[in-house]
Amino acid sequence: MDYIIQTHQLTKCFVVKPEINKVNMRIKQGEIYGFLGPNGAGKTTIMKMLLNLVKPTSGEIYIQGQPIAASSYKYLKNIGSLIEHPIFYEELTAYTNLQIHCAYMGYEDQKHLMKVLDIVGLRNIEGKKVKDFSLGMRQRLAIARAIVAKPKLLILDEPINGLDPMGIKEVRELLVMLKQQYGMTILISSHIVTEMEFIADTIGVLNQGELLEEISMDVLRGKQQSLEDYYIKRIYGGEQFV
Ligand SMILES: Nc1ncnc2c1ncn2[C@@H]1O[C@H](COP(=O)(O)OP(=O)(O)OP(=O)(O)O)[C@@H](O)[C@H]1O
Repeated sequence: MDYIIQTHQLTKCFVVKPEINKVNMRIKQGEIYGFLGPNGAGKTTIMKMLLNLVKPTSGEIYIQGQPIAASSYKYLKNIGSLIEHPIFYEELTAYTNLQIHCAYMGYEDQKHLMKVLDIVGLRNIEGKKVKDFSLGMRQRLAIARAIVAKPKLLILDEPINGLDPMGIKEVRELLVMLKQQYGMTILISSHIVTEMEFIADTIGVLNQGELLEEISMDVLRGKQQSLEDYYIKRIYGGEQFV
């Protein structure tokens, strides 16, 4: 089996207690892997470790079979990401922000920029300064930036936060298209369980820094169990309010 991301006993202690505890995670090439877990479960911390933004206390990370060291950075060229609140050049336009990102990534296809702005629904306002963007528009631009250099792997931390229902639908369709047409592997976290149910091939359930289970959506569908029911039972042990 080809895993694009694999972790072995991945652990992070910020103070004393491990916030991430011996996580063994396996993400298959070409799949959408949905990361679910309550607030503070550790999803962002794991994503940051995968991107070398946070140093693991112990354990290993393999991306495309290669071990990631503190000094590793070349592998990041193949990854598009959106983590927490995206930072932009506020006084510049969406288009210029993407141009700068492409130059930084060594990606030359400028024609592609307008197409990406079109895909995320920002084409008609590509000349507006980012400081005048709404939260949803910023989120769309962050997604545009993550995908513009056609990475093999996308790591998206709550990308549909702040989007209206139409925006959520468009991002959903976009992610499925990126998987199907470009063969991208996508790791995505979200608290919107129904969205994850729509798009994910595999679900990883994280609770208090521990990966409780990785389960295929086909298996859940075979059991005729909704992801919401499964998730609530796995985390809370019963049918409670989330
Ligand atoms: N820099 C830090 N210093 C100390 N503790 C931290 C730091 N970053 C994260 N933590 C702690 O690690 C735990 C996991 O946080 P993390 O943000 O990864 O969770 P999450 O699953 O992404 O949560 P949410 O769904 O609320 O975004 C939390 O208890 C958090 O307080």
